[in-house]
Amino acid sequence: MAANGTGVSTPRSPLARIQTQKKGNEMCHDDSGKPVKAQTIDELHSLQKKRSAPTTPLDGVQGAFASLTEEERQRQQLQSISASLASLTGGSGPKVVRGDPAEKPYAVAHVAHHYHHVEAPTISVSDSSLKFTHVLYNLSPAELYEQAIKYEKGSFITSSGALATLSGAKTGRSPRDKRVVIDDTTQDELWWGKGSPNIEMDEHTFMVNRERAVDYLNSLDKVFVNDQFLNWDPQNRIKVRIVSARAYHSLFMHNMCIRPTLEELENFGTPDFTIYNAGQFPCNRYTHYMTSSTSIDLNLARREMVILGTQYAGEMKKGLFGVMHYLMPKRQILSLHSGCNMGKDGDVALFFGLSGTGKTTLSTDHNRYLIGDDEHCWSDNGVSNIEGGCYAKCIDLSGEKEPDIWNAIKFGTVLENVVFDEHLREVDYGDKSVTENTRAAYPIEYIPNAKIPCVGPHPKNVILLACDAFGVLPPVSKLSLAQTMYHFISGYTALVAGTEDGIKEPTATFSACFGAAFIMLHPTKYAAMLAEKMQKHGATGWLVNTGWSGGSYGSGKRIKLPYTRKIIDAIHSGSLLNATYEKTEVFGLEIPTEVEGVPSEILHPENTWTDKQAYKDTLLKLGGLFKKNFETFTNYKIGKDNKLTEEILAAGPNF
Ligand SMILES: Nc1ncnc2c1ncn2[C@@H]1O[C@H](COP(=O)(O)OP(=O)(O)OP(=O)(O)O)[C@@H](O)[C@H]1O
Ligand SMILES: O=C([O-])CC(=O)C(=O)O
Ligand SMILES: [Ca+2]
Ligand SMILES: [Mn+2]
Repeated sequence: MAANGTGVSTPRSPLARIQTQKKGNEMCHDDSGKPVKAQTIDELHSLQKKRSAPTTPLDGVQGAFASLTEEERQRQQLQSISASLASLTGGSGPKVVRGDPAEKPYAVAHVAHHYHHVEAPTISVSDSSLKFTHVLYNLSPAELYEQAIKYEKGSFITSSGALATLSGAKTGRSPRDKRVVIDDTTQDELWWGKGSPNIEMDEHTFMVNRERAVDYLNSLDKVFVNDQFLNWDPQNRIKVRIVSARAYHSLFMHNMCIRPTLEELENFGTPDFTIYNAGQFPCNRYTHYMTSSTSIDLNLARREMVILGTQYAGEMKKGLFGVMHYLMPKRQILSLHSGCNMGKDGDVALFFGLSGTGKTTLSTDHNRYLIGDDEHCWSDNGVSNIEGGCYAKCIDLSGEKEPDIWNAIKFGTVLENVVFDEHLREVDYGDKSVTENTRAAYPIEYIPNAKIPCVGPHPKNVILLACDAFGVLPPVSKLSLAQTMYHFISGYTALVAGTEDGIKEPTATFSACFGAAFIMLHPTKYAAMLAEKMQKHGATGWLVNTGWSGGSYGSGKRIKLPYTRKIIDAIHSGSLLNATYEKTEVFGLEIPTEVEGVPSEILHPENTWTDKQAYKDTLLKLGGLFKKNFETFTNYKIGKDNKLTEEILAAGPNF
């Protein structure tokens, strides 16, 4: 027994009697507030939520929906979604209704707007035409958290507020399962054949898979629809719609694409491109061209992508990137697999590199404005980010080494495939039990010095990142234009484990334009554009090895991140341009003799190897791999300039 709220205490209690009534109040009340205005519990609950309103008045808004009533606008929006979900054999789309099927439709007027619906004008010939599909349209992060936690196994709130999810059996992309529709146009325009990421499929097979995905999505109680933008350059903005079955997918894309304002959403109209993500459902292996139960299918003519048999969200991100690699060069705009940041004085740097080489890590720099971490466009107006978010690797992440990324992992952030303490929900970033490719997807404004809008002037420095598992490339070298092009086309790195399905150990990889998996045209088309732009705007090329030093993978060690950061600082500040350089054997790279804050003895890789013969052998081995890889490009001309083509061919290893 103890003193409690009722004021009853034992005679021996040393505690003071607790006062429950206000002094001067004669009446016996258990609370002093006014009673709620509701007559029933349902009514009470209905008071909790009020309608969100656009932040600026809609008067004067120009666009497709400008003069419509709210009712009519909602109806048109649902009709557009129904059309997206239509089977293309039957004509009209499914009956769609807005809102969560589990939520009771309150009779109260100000929440009733959730339940507008569109009925497809069909004669019911099947069970599916009798049912409604609920649409969860552009939900907010808070709503998506609730959906994920209520309905998706493996969804948890971590101690920092991020949403931990599992991507299922696939924890990386599946490039071998990507298919692109070949038709009269794409046959000539796209890069096909050896080395190309574009594996063909015909239009009919695409429609078979599309029908499979749409039927799957329509069979569900509810689907998520995201209407968003790509590209911060307003003149070249692309409208995308993502239809998916998981709150995880919807929140991931909410974070990764550009988020429309409520006003922009009102005027969204018809999307330029649509993704049907039916990733929980496999493709049919009896279908022509299918070699596994996973298929990621792109149809450029229809402006559609279908995903079957993988729930890895990166497929949507990189699928859209592929689309941009097709659409932008048509407009003379170069699309780039690069990070991008800007100094206080407006100096812009691009960071090229394959997965895991440091684009996100090094473009996120506390002393510079972040324009974007992974996908950019370079047009006549300068650079623009394609995305609205970042996708950082989290393996071994620490708050000390990468504070900005660490602090971005908070409410709203999707954390993929991480392991956490079951009680405290604290993430163990060192744990690779699920995968080594653990990831955090967060809106770019979660980085404190993000540059919003994410655009900037023409780049001054073009930094090529290679994570060299052989440990023979110097930590930094200055490149001529021809060398920059040679290394850009080669796209060398040691692929870091996990991002592509099935890779468990670092291996030497060549990937044209530092992103062969995403390009649609022949690599020389992008290379010619890059050369032209670098020349025109006087950008300097650099090769930075963020990989091994003192020996190959297994005997040497990865170069310390603080050293790489110092090197990058010296590139940004311009001080490295004025350093003294010496030329290396075999690769003919110009390496500085000194970089502030970096021990000089590591600048030449030979110094860090104890076994000098092993160094020489490894250097020649890597040089040989470069030569062999470049053979496929020797018959191509880069741009209109024959001289540049010859210079590029001569800029490779020489021995
Ligand atoms: N010297 C170094 N320089 C850069 N990154 C390093 C270095 N040493 C270790 N790392 C680690 O390497 C990883 C680089 O991954 P990052 O996310 O930056 O890759 P990315 O190029 O953005 O790849 P993706 O295109 O897959 O997103 C990080 O986990 C980072 O902590
Ligand atoms: O696509 C992914 O899953 C991650 C990524 O950015 C890349 O691989 O370049
Ligand atoms: Ca990245
Ligand atoms: Mn990437």
